[in-house]
Amino acid sequence: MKIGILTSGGDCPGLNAVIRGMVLKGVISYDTEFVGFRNGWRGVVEEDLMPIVRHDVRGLAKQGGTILGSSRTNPFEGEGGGPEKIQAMLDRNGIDAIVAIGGEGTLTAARRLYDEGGIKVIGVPKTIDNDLAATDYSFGFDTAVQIATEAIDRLRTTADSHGRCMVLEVMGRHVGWIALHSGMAGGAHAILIPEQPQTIEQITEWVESVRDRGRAPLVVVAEGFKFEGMEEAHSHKGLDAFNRPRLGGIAELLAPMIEERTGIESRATVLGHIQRGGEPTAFDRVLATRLGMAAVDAAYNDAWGSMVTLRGTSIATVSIADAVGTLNQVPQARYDEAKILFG
Ligand SMILES: Nc1ncnc2c1ncn2[C@@H]1O[C@H](COP(=O)(O)OP(=O)(O)O)[C@@H](O)[C@H]1O
Ligand SMILES: O=P(O)(O)OC[C@H]1O[C@](O)(COP(=O)(O)O)[C@@H](O)[C@@H]1O
Ligand SMILES: [Mg+2]
Repeated sequence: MKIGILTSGGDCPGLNAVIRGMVLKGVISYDTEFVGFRNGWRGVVEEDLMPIVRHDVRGLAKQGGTILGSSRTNPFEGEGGGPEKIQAMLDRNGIDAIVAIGGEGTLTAARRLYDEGGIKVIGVPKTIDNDLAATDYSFGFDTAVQIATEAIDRLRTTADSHGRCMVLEVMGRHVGWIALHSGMAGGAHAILIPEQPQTIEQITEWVESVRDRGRAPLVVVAEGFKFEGMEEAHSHKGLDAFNRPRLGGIAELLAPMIEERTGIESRATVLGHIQRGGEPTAFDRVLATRLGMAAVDAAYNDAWGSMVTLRGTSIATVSIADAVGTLNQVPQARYDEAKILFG
């Protein structure tokens, strides 16, 4: 079998480890041939591909980014887009199947190509946000949490020196997983997430109670957080290729509001793409490698239209349709548990 691999959407630590896991498993167990599509679906619609052999994946488990590049190209658009043109391109190159490594958007596209054109696809879930349903964790999340936790640790020592309130903004789009986990790990005094709108009065109450105990308050805010009554998350950076607002900037709004109401000198830090860069943690390397190996098994089991997933500690296969369309939000019980630590 010849399998084409692509990485699409926002990049994420562990993508290269998936590619390595696939190639090693395929070469050792099945004598599979691999090609990589450059820059996500763009490589598919523009027939831009390269062979991948075992030698190409040496040392890749720890390497950040993706050797294949990524994009947010729509595979249904453009001259080479749509299931018929894509199937013809696959036939021309002797490619039997596509393994698409991506998030909700990429997997939705993969599933549509399977449903509408019978294209043989397998999905591998990727997101630092951990917002995909049907997998307990996705690789990249643990790395992002580790980086955000280190940022909190560093902010706390400088905050203590100056008696300041620090507001750290982390990613996550419309879910609060990175904020929740890094905030718990770093001992944040308030964690603000999209699933749990709060009033500024509640936030200042937490901040003042920390100050009154002689501590420097640390607030973690997810980029998608909304104050009570806000319809949409704060966004001032325009729209992305899919007309979705680029989130971010809420910390810059919040820090002056806290300072004005409490009199505590406050500073905002936006962590940004640092959360997506660099080496994956050991946990993410292992998860990504296992998912990559399982994706090759899924192809040999004819599990087309499905996605490999982490269920507890086991790797399983589910329909892509079950994984997309539902956001994996932070449950109430997880927030209530964290809230004990606020203030
Ligand atoms: N509903 C859809 N139908 C077809 N293609 C889609 C759809 N949603 C997203 N895509 C494609 O997948 C690409 C990656 O999606 P995006 O949401 O940006 O990243 P991720 O895969 O990380 O969620 C998009 O640029 C788009 O081309
Ligand atoms: O890199 P960009 O285009 O600025 O996108 C930023 C967004 O991508 C992410 O880092 C990851 O999101 P995806 O997994 O959907 O690609 C989000 O946390 C963030 O909102
Ligand atoms: Mg996405």
